[in-house]
Amino acid sequence: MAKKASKSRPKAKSTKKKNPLRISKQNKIILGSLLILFSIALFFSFVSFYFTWEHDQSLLSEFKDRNEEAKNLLNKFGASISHFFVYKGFGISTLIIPFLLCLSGIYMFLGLNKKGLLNKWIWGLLFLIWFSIAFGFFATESPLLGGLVGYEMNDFLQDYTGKIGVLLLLLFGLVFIMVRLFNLTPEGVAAYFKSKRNELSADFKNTKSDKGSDNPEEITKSGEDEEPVIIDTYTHKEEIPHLNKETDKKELEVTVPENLEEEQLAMEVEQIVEEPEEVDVLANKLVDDFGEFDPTLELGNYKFPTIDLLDAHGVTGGITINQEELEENKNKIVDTLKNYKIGIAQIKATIGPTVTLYEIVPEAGIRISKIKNLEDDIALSLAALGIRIIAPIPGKGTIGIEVPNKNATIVSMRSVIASSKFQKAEMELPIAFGKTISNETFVVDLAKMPHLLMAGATGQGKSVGLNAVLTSLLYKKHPAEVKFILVDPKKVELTLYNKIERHFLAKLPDSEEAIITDNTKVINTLNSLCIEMDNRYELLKLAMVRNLKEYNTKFKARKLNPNDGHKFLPYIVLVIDEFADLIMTAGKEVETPIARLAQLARAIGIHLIVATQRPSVNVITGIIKANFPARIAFRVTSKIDSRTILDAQGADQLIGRGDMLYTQGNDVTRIQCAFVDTPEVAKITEYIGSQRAYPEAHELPEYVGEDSGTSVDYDIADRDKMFREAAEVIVTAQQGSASLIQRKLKLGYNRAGRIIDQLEAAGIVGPFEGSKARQVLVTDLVALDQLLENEIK
Ligand SMILES: Nc1ncnc2c1ncn2[C@@H]1O[C@H](COP(=O)(O)OP(=O)(O)OP(=O)(O)O)[C@@H](O)[C@H]1O
Repeated sequence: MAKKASKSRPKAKSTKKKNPLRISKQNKIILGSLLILFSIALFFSFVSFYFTWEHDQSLLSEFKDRNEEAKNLLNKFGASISHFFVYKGFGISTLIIPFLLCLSGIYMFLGLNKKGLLNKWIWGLLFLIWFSIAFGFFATESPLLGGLVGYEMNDFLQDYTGKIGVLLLLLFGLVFIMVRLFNLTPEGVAAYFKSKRNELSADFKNTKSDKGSDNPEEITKSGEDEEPVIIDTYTHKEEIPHLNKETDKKELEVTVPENLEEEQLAMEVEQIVEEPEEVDVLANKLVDDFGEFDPTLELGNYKFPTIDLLDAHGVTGGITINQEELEENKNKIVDTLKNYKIGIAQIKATIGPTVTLYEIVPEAGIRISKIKNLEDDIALSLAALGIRIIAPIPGKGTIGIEVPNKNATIVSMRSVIASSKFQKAEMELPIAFGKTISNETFVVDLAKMPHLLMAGATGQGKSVGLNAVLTSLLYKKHPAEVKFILVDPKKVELTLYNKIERHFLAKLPDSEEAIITDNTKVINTLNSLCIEMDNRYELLKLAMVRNLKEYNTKFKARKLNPNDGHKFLPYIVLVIDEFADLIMTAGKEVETPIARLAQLARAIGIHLIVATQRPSVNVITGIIKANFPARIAFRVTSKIDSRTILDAQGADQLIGRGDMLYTQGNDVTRIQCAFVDTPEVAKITEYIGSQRAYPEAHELPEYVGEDSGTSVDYDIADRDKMFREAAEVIVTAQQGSASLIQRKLKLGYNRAGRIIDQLEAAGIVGPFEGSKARQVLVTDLVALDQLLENEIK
């Protein structure tokens, strides 16, 4: 055991050494070009050495004398280096060296994977040695072919094995290279010769028949013979089934695809003849004339926030590694497990910003559950909070023990936003949450989640997490592409976003504040969102597309007419901070629309982010949980809470300050949430807020609450604002249905229903008749005018 422990020591050290060895991209380009140029110089020196060596050899000792000049293309440098490598080295096969150097230079220059290169070097050097010995053996008269090394090696080998021995060794080397490098097998060779023989015999027959054609009698015969000869060749080829498959295939591929291509071409021509649809013609013309619709045009000068608005939080280099701490923890883990008679075959550490993952491979025959049960004992022996044991790590045959670092490194929002993973993310709504345990930036697409549930005890980083989400979107999305609805019962957390109201926020038509702090308004907003959802589905149906992305693409291509009610639809992200408070005060009234939105809104670009302090089952009800597959848990106080959020324990063992677990249904990932402080958010919102904005915040559809009408239905003064328009629609159409009002006036179902009740009370439509539309009691608009005027009198 002790042996094993000491064995793993160098491994930990190597992780430390990795960083200084890493070469930056610029340096790689410089080094790469240097290598390429050097290899060219070597090549010219070596080649010209063969023509100039006799003259230059005498000058080698006069290297320092500036008056002396060598004939080598690279003068004395070329003469000396060639003398060393070619004459004293490996002879003509030395030319492999500049080739290998040039290749390495190209790899470095282009930043290619070094694995393949190593292979080439190994083979190159083997060739170098083999050729050198071979030339040394066969061309003893010309020492420049095999070089001194070739000669000496031959001499050495011949002293022990004799000439025949060296010959056999060379032969073995040749076989080895052929088999390993060219995959040559006896069957392959035999098949090759067989096919060659067939080709030859076919050629032979052809020439024979060509010659025979001099004879008038045989002209017809040869014509008849021609085809069978060709068929014969093919049948022969097919008879070489397994061994020479590749050559066969090639020949077959050459013939078959050619025909196919011709056929495909013909088919394409036919397709072109098809008349394009009329809508497409119009759309294409519009696109030709005006270009694609650009939703960002209205705020064409909008500037995305710059990275310098974010703070590095004092973290400049990467993670600092404390070698002693690593060793200490490793020894403690090994010792603790040893006390329980659990031997470890291997141990490996991955250092993350807040925790270090020790991956262990237990010795054969040890039960995983035994290690899992020792969680508390290991935590005790390491004297640390937040130990989490993952047994086994999914997808790996190891057991993970996560141990918090003594000095956690803050993951700044700046570093994750600047990461190429986030910058290059081709996602609809990319969110950079932070960094994983292996220090990789963790970016996910909110559009794919499609809703997110966040929970964690107070002070563990929820608000910072919400800010990280919002900041990510602000850095990636134009105001035309995404709108936020912010619900903040605590009234302090999200107020900063007020500044970007007219850029990024959406609100109800009559409300003054865009950020909702009042619980009753939340209910209206949620219902309004449900109307928006219904409206969007209606638009999607008309456009015959399945989701928002397709809809917007079609709209941008000008295939949807704005006169039919089509418009560019931004994503809507609803953020609710402190959901527990809301559900306690409003109960079913919020649960129902939230569940409805969560179930249906994914396709039409409405996404919910719900955060709560209290992850108990009466807050995160079954129906909500079922519709929020993506969940984040910050530190919670009990195992039960952890189970409620994640369906697994672990969140109770986090260390707080943004340490979080993320799951999207299957495995749980531990992430250190990126830290974005309030002053940073203030700077970003200030930056955006100071730019030209839309005249108003994005308007949500109107929703009139259930209780605002019922008792006043019969009171003329309290009739719905749209009462008159609705009456006119009904009378004109002579059809008393709520859905007609809904459609024509773009109202929600509840409101249209209430207007119908008011119309009934006014005597304009008859009573409810089950599935049939109500009877319209007023015949035309003139009669309607009269009726309403009489009412006022
Ligand atoms: N990702 C992080 N990195 C470093 N420190 C953090 C991180 N997240 C939070 N913290 C620290 O924890 C403190 C509390 O965070 P935050 O305000 O987000 O907690 P909260 O869960 O929203 O609490 P509450 O529910 O009471 O509002 C922050 O002021 C900060 O010092």
